Amino acid sequence: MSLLYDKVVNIINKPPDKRLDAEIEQILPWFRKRSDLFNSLHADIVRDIVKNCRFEPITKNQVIIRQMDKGDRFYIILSGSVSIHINTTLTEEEFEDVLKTQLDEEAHCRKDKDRVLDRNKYGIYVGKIDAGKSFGELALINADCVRNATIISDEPTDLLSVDRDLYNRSLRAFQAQEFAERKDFVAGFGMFQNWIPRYKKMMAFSLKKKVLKFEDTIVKQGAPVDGIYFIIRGQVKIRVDPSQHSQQYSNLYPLGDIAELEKEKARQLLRKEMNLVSQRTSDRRSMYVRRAMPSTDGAVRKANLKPFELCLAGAIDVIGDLEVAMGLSSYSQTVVCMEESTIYHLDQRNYDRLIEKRNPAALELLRDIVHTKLTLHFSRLPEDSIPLYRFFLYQLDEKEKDARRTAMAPRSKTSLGHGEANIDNLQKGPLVNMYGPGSVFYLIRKRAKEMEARRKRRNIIPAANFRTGISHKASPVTMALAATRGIIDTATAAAVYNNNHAATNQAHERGRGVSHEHEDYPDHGPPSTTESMMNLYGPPPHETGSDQGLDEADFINGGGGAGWGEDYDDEFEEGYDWASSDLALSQLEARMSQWHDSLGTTIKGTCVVPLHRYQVEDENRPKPGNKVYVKLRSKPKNVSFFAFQNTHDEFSSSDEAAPKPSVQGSRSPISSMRQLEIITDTEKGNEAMSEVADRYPLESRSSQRPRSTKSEPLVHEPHKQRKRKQYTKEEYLALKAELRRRQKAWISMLSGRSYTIM
Ligand SMILES: Nc1ncnc2c1ncn2[C@@H]1O[C@@H]2COP(=O)(O)O[C@H]2[C@H]1O
Repeated sequence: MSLLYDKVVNIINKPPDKRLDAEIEQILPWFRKRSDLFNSLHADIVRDIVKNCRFEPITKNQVIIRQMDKGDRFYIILSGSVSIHINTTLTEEEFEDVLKTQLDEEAHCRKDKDRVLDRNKYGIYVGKIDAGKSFGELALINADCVRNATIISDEPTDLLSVDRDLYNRSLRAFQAQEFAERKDFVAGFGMFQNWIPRYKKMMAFSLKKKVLKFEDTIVKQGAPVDGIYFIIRGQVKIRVDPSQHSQQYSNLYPLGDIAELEKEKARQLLRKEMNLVSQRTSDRRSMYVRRAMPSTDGAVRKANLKPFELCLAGAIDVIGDLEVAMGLSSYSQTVVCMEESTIYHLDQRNYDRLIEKRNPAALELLRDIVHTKLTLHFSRLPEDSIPLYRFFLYQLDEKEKDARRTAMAPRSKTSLGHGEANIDNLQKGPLVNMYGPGSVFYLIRKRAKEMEARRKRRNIIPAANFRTGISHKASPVTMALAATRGIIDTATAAAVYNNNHAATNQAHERGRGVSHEHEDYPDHGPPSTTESMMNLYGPPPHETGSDQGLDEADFINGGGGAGWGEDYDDEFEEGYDWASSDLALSQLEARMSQWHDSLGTTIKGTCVVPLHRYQVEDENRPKPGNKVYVKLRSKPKNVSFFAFQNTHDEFSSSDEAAPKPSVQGSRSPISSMRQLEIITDTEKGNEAMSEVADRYPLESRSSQRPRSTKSEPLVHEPHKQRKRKQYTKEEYLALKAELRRRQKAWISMLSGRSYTIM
């Protein structure tokens, strides 16, 4: 021991009131130099401690603090060292028994000087506290006053002890704040985030704060690994000497050729997928040692493997993580402070105890941190600058890939445990995109639309149809489907169909494209998701094979080609007028022709005047008015009902006069005018007629003979026809009756109005 140390021991061995202020001033620098704690405290506090502390010389293997005891003293080691032992499973109930065995052991040791204390009875060894350091603060800071570890001297040790009063007035505030900072750090550091509170507390107990000065070394390359360091404040510089790595980690060298390793890994994967027998391990080993890193030979290697500054690190960075994560025995880099820095040190024992053993997930997190760091390093460094680190990066990459593959690999059915169900093939909920981006949301929206449409329909379906659920507005296809499925009888279907002048076949009408709304789902409810998808993408091919599928698909898709649906559906528009429809007029023409033919006495070259097809939007169309004036011929006797060879119209022979599907708007305006003049004259009729005449100043018209002011006869005698047919009275009466009948039929079509037949 040095003289100064002896002087220190002499002074503090005296009772406090005998210690002179001058003496204390003399030894104060020694305390400040000796202990980090004293160094960080205010001089007055150090003075107070030195004046009022107690000197305690301890023999080897002496229990200074016992776990679970109540404590009221704090210790600073002046010389010697102590060990920390913790029994992590010790409970209050067990304490009595454990205490008894410990006391027995200590008694035996006192009796038998050669006997070595069995430290296993005090829990596991978690670390050593050297001279200048302190212990025993936790019982004084925490309210329970319980000792959290057992402290046993490893050698004869001189302690400076501080009682509770002195501690409270000198050190408590300082140490309590430091402890609170440690707890805060543990609570806020991601690595400890999911730890249970007890382990967090243990971590806070175990971290040792260090304040380092500029150019102080935190770890030195080649030094044995002693846990990890968390940088709390300041900046450090990391230096690496890659050329040392091969000697430091001879067990890892030569490193594998990464390119070869990657190829082999790919081969193995392929083999595994093809169920081939894996390559023999010996082959892999030979490949592994075949060659060192591709660029680690010759001049290039020498040039690259020089010591260099890897990077700077700052607050919340971890030092030693690479070593613990990759299981290295010595530090692979040197870390030096660039400025005064504060760090927390988690020594190796506590690291093993709290992370490796109790929280291996944190180790995975550390590996992730290391992985990210190495990736960043090699994003700016040449790949062969630090072969060892590049090799570790490859290993971590592979590990991550394997983890991803395992996570993605479907669980085999055979590996299902009891009560487990194979859910791999199930629909994974609405967020799984079945048919492309947006389709799920489309489906949700569509379903809402369909529900709304159904609700509206329910409101408009007349009560009588609730039984069948078929609307009067049902499309012909729907009605036909309903009839074929026996939901309604065919007659009802036909009746609904025939009476449905305003039938809406929106699906068809909108279509030729995609139908977005169904009118009715009389027998199978609203479309399912699949049906809805069919709407989007058309029916699946197998379904179109069946009649029903075809019909429905046609309906849904608006009908692909010509057919029943197309012929009729076009006519069933909103506001459709059956009486003036092309079909009705064609039928009328047919019946007129039939009647004409049935006369048998038709003059050669005569034909039935084709009826005009009014366009819905035709402004000249006579609107149903209050009165209909029907002008009869003044000399009906001479009327030849069936006309002439109409040189001006498109029909030139009786053969051509046969009814055929007419094309709207293709009729001669002249013939239209004729029909108009003879049959109806509404209030606006005359005006309309003149408009029609104005609208059709056609050559065909001008080529006709000039229009007389008199009404045109319904049936004209051909010019060439010299001999007129003379009707008998009976024939005339028959014609008159027929005309009346037609007038009545026309009137009945304009039902709901009052008409005066002239
Ligand atoms: N990991 C640790 N857990 C608990 N106490 C520790 C640990 N490391 C060192 N010690 C010290 O051991 C002392 C035991 O008594 P205290 O609980 O009063 O204070 C404790 C700390 O000062």
